[in-house]
Amino acid sequence: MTDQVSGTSILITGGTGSFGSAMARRMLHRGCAEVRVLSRDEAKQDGMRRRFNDDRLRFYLGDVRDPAAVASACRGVEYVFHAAALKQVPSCEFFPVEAVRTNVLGSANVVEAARANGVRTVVCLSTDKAVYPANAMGMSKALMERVAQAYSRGQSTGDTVVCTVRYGNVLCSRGSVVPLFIEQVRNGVPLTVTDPRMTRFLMSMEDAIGLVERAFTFGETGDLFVRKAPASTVDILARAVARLFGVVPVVTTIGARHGEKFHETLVAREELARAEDHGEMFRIPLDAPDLDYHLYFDEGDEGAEPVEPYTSDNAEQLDADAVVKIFHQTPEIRALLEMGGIGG
Ligand SMILES: O=c1ccn([C@@H]2O[C@H](COP(=O)(O)OP(=O)(O)O[C@H]3O[C@H](CO)[C@H](O)[C@H](O)[C@H]3O)[C@@H](O)[C@H]2O)c(=O)[nH]1
Repeated sequence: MTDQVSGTSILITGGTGSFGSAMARRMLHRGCAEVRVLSRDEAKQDGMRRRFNDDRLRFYLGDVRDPAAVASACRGVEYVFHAAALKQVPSCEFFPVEAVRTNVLGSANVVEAARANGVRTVVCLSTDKAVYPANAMGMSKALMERVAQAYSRGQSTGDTVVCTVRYGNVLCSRGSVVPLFIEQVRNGVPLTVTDPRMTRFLMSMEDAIGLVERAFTFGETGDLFVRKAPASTVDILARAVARLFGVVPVVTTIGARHGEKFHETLVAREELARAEDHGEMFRIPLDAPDLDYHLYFDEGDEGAEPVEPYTSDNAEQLDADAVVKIFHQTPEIRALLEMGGIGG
């Protein structure tokens, strides 16, 4: 059977990031004729160009906020993976309008350019922070999800399919806490834990990519795919890093950061009630009412049983041994260990 992406042209927005570059590698491996990267930072593009050394990889300098830049990158492309985003919780708290510009309006530009250029499928990347959002980053991602769904509601057969995937923290992604803890262990300074009881879902980059591949292979327009994942407390995460490097953990508690949630939610109660359980993931199909509001008053859904949301607090909890085991399967961490572990 021929691979669905073999010989096709794909675009990854935010393609120089942790997800983008891992996805680019995967798509090149699967035989794409061309992998385009749209991003803002020419230095990161240059670094990626050198690392990959593959002339099927093409770079488009530009911002998703700019419709012309997005349109030009989408021309002649079959699939789009929309990963470009402002995703740091604290910076979005201080600059919420910037989060709206990139995460909401930028996403609308991507969906619109994809439609105008006859792209087959767009997969937008969302986050658990979009569910019952407590911070500007999550709120803007929740609106991105709504942009994808609103587009899908107004769509006819044969139009661009727009799906969304949602997942929790990816272990060792750029700027995340595990590389920071590793750095702290290497420097022999205390591990700065915000609140030891805080929990996060944990996934590998491979799982994140698998979820996106699932969405563009099987997704119907408006679908939302959510990867199930185990979770752990931040304290366990810190202790697992110390154990990995064979040092006694020295932990200092620094307090939660601006806008942080104590526990994350991957699937809201309202979504879970209509989600399809696909084993490793949930599919939440498009809720597609029209604007005929009187139906909501005349025909309420009375039979629905209340369900608990799927949270990092009620998901499977990992202990430090289990986290260490996952670390050993994480390529970035294995590379570090092979380089001689700490002190380097
Ligand atoms: O010095 C620190 C920094 C963070 N944390 C805690 O570690 C957990 C994870 O923090 P990260 O900064 O790794 O991740 P966030 O949950 O804040 O999420 C951020 O990182 C994710 C990837 O891991 C996504 O990119 C997400 O969009 C982005 O906001 C949180 O409970 C946080 O409080 C600490 O204990 N100490």
